[in-house]
Order: sequence, then C-alpha cells, then structure tokens
Amino acid sequence: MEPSSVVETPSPTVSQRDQWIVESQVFQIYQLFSTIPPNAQSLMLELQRDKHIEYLSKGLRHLGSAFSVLDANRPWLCYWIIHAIALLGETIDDDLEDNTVDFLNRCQDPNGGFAGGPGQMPHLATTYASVNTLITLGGDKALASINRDKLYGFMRRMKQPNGGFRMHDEGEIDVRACYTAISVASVLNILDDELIKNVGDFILSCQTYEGGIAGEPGSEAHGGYTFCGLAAMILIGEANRLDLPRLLDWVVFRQGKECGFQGRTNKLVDGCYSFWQGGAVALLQRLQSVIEEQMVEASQSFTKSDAPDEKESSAGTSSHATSRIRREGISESCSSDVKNIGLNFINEWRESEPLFHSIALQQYILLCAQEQEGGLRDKPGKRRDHYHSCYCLSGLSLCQYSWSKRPDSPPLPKVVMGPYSNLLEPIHPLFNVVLERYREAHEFFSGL
Ligand SMILES: CC(C)=CCC/C(C)=C/CC/C(C)=C/COP(=O)(O)OP(=O)(O)O
Ligand SMILES: [Zn+2]
Repeated sequence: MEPSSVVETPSPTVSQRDQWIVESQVFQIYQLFSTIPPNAQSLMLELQRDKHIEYLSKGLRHLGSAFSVLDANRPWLCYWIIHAIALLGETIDDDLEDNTVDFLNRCQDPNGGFAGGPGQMPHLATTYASVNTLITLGGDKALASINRDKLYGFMRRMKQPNGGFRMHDEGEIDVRACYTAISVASVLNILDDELIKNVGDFILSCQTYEGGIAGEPGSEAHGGYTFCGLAAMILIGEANRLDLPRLLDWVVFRQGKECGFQGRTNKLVDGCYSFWQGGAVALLQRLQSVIEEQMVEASQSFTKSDAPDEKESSAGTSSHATSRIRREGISESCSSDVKNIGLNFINEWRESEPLFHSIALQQYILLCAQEQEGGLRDKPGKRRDHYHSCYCLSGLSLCQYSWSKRPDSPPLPKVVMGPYSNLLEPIHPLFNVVLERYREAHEFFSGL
C-alpha cells in the first residue's frame, strides 16, 4: 500500500481546546482595548468601586438567611465579603457588624475553634476565616470574642505527629491546615514550639520536583497550597529550608500570556490565583537575600564536588540551614522571636521590584476578571462570586503596592494601572488582612 501523503494533525486534547477558547476570549478583550481612544481605555480600566461595594453589601445582607446551601461556608462568606469591602476602603454599618460578631460567636465551639455554622464541627479553615473576619471588623468586642485558650486547645488536638495538622477531627492532613493553624496562632499570639514542631518537615515534604508546593506529599504543586506552604514556613522562621530558587522559578512561570496566573502547570488562567500565586511571589520578593544565598550555595556545591554537606544544604534540607539568621523580615527561628515574625515582616520592608509582571496582572484583573456591574470572577464567561471578588481584589492590592518603599506607602501613579482612584488598601501579605487591621490586632493580642 502507498504511504499516504497527507499527514494527519492529531486532534487537540480537551485541555488544549479549553486553553484556546480562553486565549481567544482574553485576546478579544485586549484587542478591543488597544483600538479604542485613551478616554475609553481609562473607563475600561476603572475599578467599579461603588458597584463592587453594592454587590458585596447585598451578599452580606443575605448571609443570615438565603445561603442555606452554603451553610458550612458562612464564616468564609463573611471573610470574603468583609475583607473585600475593607480592601475597597469601606466599613459595614454597626448593626451588620454586631450581627456578624454574634454570628461568628455562635460558630465558636465550646471546646475551641470555629465551625462552618452554629452547632457544627470546628474546622481549621473556618477558624482562619472567622479570625480574619473579626480582625477585619476590629474593635474590642470583635477581638475579645475569640477564646484564645480554647482555640489553642483545638489546634493542639489537630496537631499530628508528622508535623502537619488535621483540618478537623478525623479530617485531612494538608498544607492548608498547616497554614490556617499557624496563621491564626501567629496573629493571636499563641504560637509556640508545640504547634511549630515538625511543621517545617511536613511542608518541606510537599515541595515537588517542579518547585511549587502540593497539598500533601506526592501530590501536584498548586498555587493555593504554594501560598499556604510558603507563608507558613515564613511564619515559623523556616522558609530557607525550602528550595526557594526552584519555588520562584515555578511560580513566576505560572503567569501566562493572558497576563493572569494559572494555579498549576497546563491549567487555565484564573483571577483567584492573582492572590495565591501573586501572593507567593510577593512573599518571595521579601526573601531575595535568602534566595541569592541559596543560589550561591548551589553553584559552590556544584563546583566543589568533594563537599557533600554543602550540596545537601543547597537542596534546602540541611539542619544548619534552619538555624541560620534570616534577613528581610525573618527573625532567628528561636521561639521567642517567632511570635514577632509577622510584625517584623512588615517592619523590615525594603523597597524592591516585583518579581512578576505586576502591570500585566492588574490588566487581567481589571479587564478580564472585573464585572462592570460589580463583583469579580475567575475569567471571561464565568460568573462573579464572593470568593473571586475577595482574591482578585487582594491580588490587585498586592500589585499596586509591589514597588512601595514601605508596605503601606502610597505607590507612584505609574505603577497603579488605570486611574489612581483604583488604589486599594494595602494588606499584610502573610495573613491577607488589611494592614492597619493587622496592626490593631497585633497590638491587642500582644498585650494579652
Ligand atoms: C487558606 C486556604 C484554605 C487556602 C486554600 C488554598 C487553595 C485555593 C487551594 C486550592 C485547592 C485546589 C487543588 C484547587 C484546584 O481546583 P481546580 O482543579 O478546580 O482548579 P485549577 O484547574 O485552577 O487547578
Ligand atoms: Zn478561582
């Protein structure tokens, strides 16, 4: 039989087809943007503040009754909505604030921790959401409503011998649980050696061959877990045990031609990763001297083939690496200093350049993830929701302050895409709460 002269092109995979559809939708928007006059461009780039506040406030008002389907998620909805409103520089009215504090109080378990709804099982994720909400509301009533002693007991019960934490009684052990426990313990000033014990080992075992961090050992690196793992490692003073150059390499390549981030290799761009991946790069921006140190160590161990100890340390696994003094917002790992890591992280801030394309990410958020009628979304064609509104705005804030001298100094207009009125409140990148609310909470809990 004659060989056919027609070479058949293989049919695209489902993932390839999905990717082309997204690219085409995103590039149509960018194409339209590039062809309209400057004043129309400015309008397109405007953050629809009032519409976002209207959408978020409506969501909050409905929380008490209409969200029965998401019953186990209500503290999360409180956090996503109230944090997004705070990012937009607004507060909620006193009645709503009081109701939210009372509602979260009813979610608080008598034996510690916050559940997804009154009478339900306490869970580390909803504990994180509740604590961050109460910090965002601020004031003595909200902050004093957290039973720290009982909460500490709950965390100890969730602590596992392998260093990780369970999300809830008999629940999964993963990097989210490590982050939510460590973040809450750190901000409430109850972090101690018992909670920290072996957490670093667990998170280290989740860093994959790609460089990112997976939810559990052996799984795939993912932006959500990468943020959680890196932030938790910083908060316990052990970030330099990770292979940071490889982590940085993985995360920066997750920003694609659509200008936004994807959560994992070969997956679609999504607005929420503006925070999970953008946040991880923003944290790495503060660890530059440690990254450089690791790169020097790696190149030295490469040339000195007779120095096996050095080689081990370049992989971020040596024990001497854990006890070295860390710079740029990271204190020594001895337990007395660990409590101040969150505060030092912002106090020792230095001016530097972002390690990702901050303007491109702002472009994706404003043009592709923003709904003109209010609310933000994953990508064009998807519907707005409170989760994406929260994390798109959190990512946007990180971008806007990514060149700043201090974590809260007003950025130059050229680094804020669109009109300067787009400027959001700055956040503490380790906890994802508005910076001034973090400061208030730190002061309140450090005195207890
Ligand atoms: C503090 C806290 C609780 C953090 C949670 C972090 C987080 C967002 C984890 C992501 C989990 C995950 C594997 C999503 C994949 O979803 P997918 O397959 O639908 O999305 P993808 O295609 O973008 O990977
Ligand atoms: Zn998403």
